Amino acid sequence: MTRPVKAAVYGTGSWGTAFGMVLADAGCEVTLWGRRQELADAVNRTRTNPDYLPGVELPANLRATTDPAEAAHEADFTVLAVPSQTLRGNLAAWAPLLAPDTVLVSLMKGIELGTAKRMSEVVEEVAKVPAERVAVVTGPNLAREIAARQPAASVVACVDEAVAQRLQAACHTPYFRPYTNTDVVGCELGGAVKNVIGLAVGIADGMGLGDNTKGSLITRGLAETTRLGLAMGADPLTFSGLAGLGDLVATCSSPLSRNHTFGTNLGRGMSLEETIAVTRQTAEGVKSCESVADLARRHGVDMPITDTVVDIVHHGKPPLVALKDLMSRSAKPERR
Ligand SMILES: NC(=O)C1=CN([C@@H]2O[C@H](COP(=O)(O)OP(=O)(O)OC[C@H]3O[C@@H](n4cnc5c(N)ncnc54)[C@H](O)[C@@H]3O)[C@@H](O)[C@H]2O)C=CC1
Ligand SMILES: O=C(CO)COP(=O)(O)O
Repeated sequence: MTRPVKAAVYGTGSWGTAFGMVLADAGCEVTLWGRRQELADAVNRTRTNPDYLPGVELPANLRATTDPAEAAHEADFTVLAVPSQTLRGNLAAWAPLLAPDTVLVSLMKGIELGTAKRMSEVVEEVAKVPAERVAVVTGPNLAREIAARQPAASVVACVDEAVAQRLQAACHTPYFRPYTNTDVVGCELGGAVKNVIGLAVGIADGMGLGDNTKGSLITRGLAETTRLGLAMGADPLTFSGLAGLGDLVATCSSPLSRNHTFGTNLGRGMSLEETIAVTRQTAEGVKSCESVADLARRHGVDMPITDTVVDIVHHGKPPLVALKDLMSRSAKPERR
């Protein structure tokens, strides 16, 4: 008799817990790793995650631990759901514990500050595994909606299509429909840059601007994401799919998005410090706007919306001035 597929999920935040629930609903035996004993105990005792997904009933084949070795034991998939900027340090501690042939799965949508590396590159480097054993899950997957088991499509990307298919089978449920993609670079860029564009749209919303502005930012945001992707060898079609347009639309439309909400608060006139103080969860774009701008510079790509977000978030440029500067750049053809 074959044993059920086992998955370890590192990170008991909103997406780690919700994706753990998806895997468990798809029949996997799931162990969540978290830092805090009270939270692990609460998950095991109440079958809920009261801190990150209150009111959501978690399946019986999902449990939590604070012991990283216990989570790693015989895991077919090792899912990583911590903030992008702490991944390198976290994974260095977990790497010696990982099951020998485990597939590492990144749920993270960020670019590392300083190195400008994508999360799968950090995983390969720190865990010393080949690209064929690293996968990425991305797409329009707001954790709260997935946790409510509302229908959504997603992308599982790996350079090895067979590995992507194994992960696809492990997380396919009646409400969660994953598609495979071998364009890992494009999928990761789509996820990381949409957070930056989500900040820009949030800022515009907070300033009281309307849907023409939103439509323009989404479309030109996708154009600059695609330019960067092309320079980095991604397939441009990825950006019109779930990892690109799909995620951008979800993030830029939803009050559930932390990046969108963060931007809205800035656009309403809150300072960066005040906005950080009221933000309880990871808003990746706040740090990744700088690493995306860095990546763009390294590849000689122009990303004016990303640069504008960096100016507003990190250099204190007033949104009104930033918007005026963005609009008055030299005129260009739409496709170039
Ligand atoms: N929440 C969502 O709707 C989605 C989130 N994502 C991505 O998933 C990743 C994780 O996001 P969420 O789970 O939403 O964030 P979250 O803020 O809800 O949870 C983050 C988790 O990481 C832990 N953590 C924080 N600092 C840590 C450290 N130094 N060492 C170890 N653990 C630490 C926290 O305790 C928490 O369990 C992000 O990259 C995000 O962009 C992707 C798709 C959907
Ligand atoms: O990535 C997400 C949805 O796909 C979640 O977006 P936020 O991180 O902005 O909440």
